[in-house]
Amino acid sequence: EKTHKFWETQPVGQFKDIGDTSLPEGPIEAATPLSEVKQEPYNLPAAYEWTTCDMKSDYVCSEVYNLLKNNYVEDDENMFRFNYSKEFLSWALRPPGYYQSWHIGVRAKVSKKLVAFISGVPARIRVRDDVVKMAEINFLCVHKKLRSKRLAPVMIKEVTRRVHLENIWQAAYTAGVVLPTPVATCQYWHRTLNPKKLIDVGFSRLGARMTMSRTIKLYKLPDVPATPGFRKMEPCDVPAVTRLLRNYLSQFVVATDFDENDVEHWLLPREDVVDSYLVESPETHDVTDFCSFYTLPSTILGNPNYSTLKAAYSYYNVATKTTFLQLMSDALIVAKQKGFDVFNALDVMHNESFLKELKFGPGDGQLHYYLYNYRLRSALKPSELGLVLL
Ligand SMILES: COc1cc([C@H]2SCC(=O)N2c2cccnc2)c(CCCN2CCN(C)CC2)cc1O
Repeated sequence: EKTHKFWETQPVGQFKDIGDTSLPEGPIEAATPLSEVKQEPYNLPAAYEWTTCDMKSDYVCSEVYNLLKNNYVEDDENMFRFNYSKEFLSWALRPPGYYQSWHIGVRAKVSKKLVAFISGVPARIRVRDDVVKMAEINFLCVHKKLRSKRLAPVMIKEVTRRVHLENIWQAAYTAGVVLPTPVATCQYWHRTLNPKKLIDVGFSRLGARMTMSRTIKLYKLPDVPATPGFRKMEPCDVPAVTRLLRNYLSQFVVATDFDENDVEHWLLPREDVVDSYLVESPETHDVTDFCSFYTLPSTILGNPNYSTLKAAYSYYNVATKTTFLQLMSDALIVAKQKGFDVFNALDVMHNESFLKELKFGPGDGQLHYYLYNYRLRSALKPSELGLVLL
């Protein structure tokens, strides 16, 4: 059966250990003294060299943007490819307390061309009652022409080494493929906002016995949100949103441990990057509900009429007075108003409660969540997960 040559050497839950309840939950390997961490970078193949990417530099940000635009994740039928924007990458990679040394590139020595990238950002993640300083690893990308040169394992070892140098010993990451060993396996769901375009580009298909006009009517949404007091989040809302979010996320087994500093960075609206709304009770002026989504367009590969699909991704949502159904319906309404073609969501947190009723359809892929050097006794249900990685 499938071997994972690299992952079988790493401190991650191994398939052979599944069901072995004698193994304790928590870190798999103890932290080592900094002096014992390898001080020099791992060796790359001779023609390549490490580079640290300064994401404050517009030029370097463009290099990372172009590498991902042409070589990052595609759907299983190679019809679409993620097209994270430069502004999004700068936001995603520079949260409070970030380390530039965790923004790692590989260049061809002669041409100096950026041919691969991997990144980490610091995050406090709570696992049951344990708040752990972790690295969130993301945007691992190797140029299409350098695939199966076994670059990914050495890039993963290098980012691990640099994370260890900052005295951090755990990490969180996701992948569309099964590796040893998922802590949760989630499903993508999509809500059509622009049915004609989604059908024209092959993202959706016209339902059986359905006409286009009937399909457009099926997905039609009101022009304005239904909830009184529904408005964009503003800087003065950071304390109230932090309270609301911390309280909501406390019920999940694994969740982000947001403080006000984190909320200010991750959840204040940024045009074409992240949108967030809240419900301020017209009577009491309390903030009772919150919803957010981030902007991740996709390049449409090989379509003569369209080049980009505008997708919104559900981020963090809390409903305490409004129903989840109505809150997320209002999120769909504002996303449609802003010109998004599709609204994506994973079945994490309480999302399952609204997906079918709001006419989301299941997607073509699963998203597996992983923890590095932290064992969980058993895999979680998606509804036990309060963590969304970008
Ligand atoms: C086409 O349907 C999906 C497309 C995608 C992604 S993949 C790149 C892309 O641009 N996507 C997209 C396009 C348009 C709108 N939202 C997303 C997803 C999410 C990732 C699915 N993983 C990709 C990698 N394998 C191994 C597993 C599945 C789900 C879809 O059901």
